[in-house]
Amino acid sequence: TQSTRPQRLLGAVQKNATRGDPRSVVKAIDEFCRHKEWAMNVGDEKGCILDSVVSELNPATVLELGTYCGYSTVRIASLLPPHAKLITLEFNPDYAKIACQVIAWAGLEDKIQLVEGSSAEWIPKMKEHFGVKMLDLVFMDHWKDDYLPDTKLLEDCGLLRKGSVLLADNVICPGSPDYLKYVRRSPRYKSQYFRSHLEYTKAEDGLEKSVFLG
Ligand SMILES: Cn1cnc(CNC(=O)c2cc(-c3ccc(F)cc3)cc(O)c2O)c1
Ligand SMILES: [Mg+2]
Repeated sequence: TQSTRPQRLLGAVQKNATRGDPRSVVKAIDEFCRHKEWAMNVGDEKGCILDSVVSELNPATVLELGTYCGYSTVRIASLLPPHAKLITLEFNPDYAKIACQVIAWAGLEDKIQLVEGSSAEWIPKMKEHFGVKMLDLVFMDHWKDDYLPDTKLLEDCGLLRKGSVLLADNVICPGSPDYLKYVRRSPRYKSQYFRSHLEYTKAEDGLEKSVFLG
């Protein structure tokens, strides 16, 4: 039977990356997606912006919405301090199965909790189910139409504190215009656009970093 793209991406990781070496996993996926098959990972160019935001923030608790194959999950987790935790939500069970194996290959199981399900279902359960008090960083990379409703849900669930950072991928391509308008207009956020390119292409895209002001 035919393999899927995520399965072929996992194969490239298992073939070309060193077990327990997250940066080699990131490199293997970027090589595969640049030279073999495009896939919707945040990629190396936007990934460097992601790295700088994570390193500067030094977050203790990170929520990622949209795991896909685990590329950004591994990229973020490899930069976290020893006791920090990353919870990543993925709606698609096939993607979750691949991401779980990519995370294991990187040796980051102890830092990452992969949850299969919808953000709408799990965001309200963050505190009771995961013992999360506040979120220091939210990386949004899931369905673009869900960025805005999920941001409002995060606010309503009291998961954001003064200084919490929302970092949203694809604000230009595919785009999330309603989200962009909201965070740029709202007096409760200080927003900043990091111009870049759609992963592995020359098309414009970028990350929007929005600091919650409380
Ligand atoms: C199926 N699915 C499960 N999760 C998701 C959420 N992610 C995206 O939709 C997504 C899409 C693109 C993209 C696709 C086609 C194209 F022509 C240009 C851009 C890039 C990204 O970085 C993304 O994160 C989609
Ligand atoms: Mg994306």
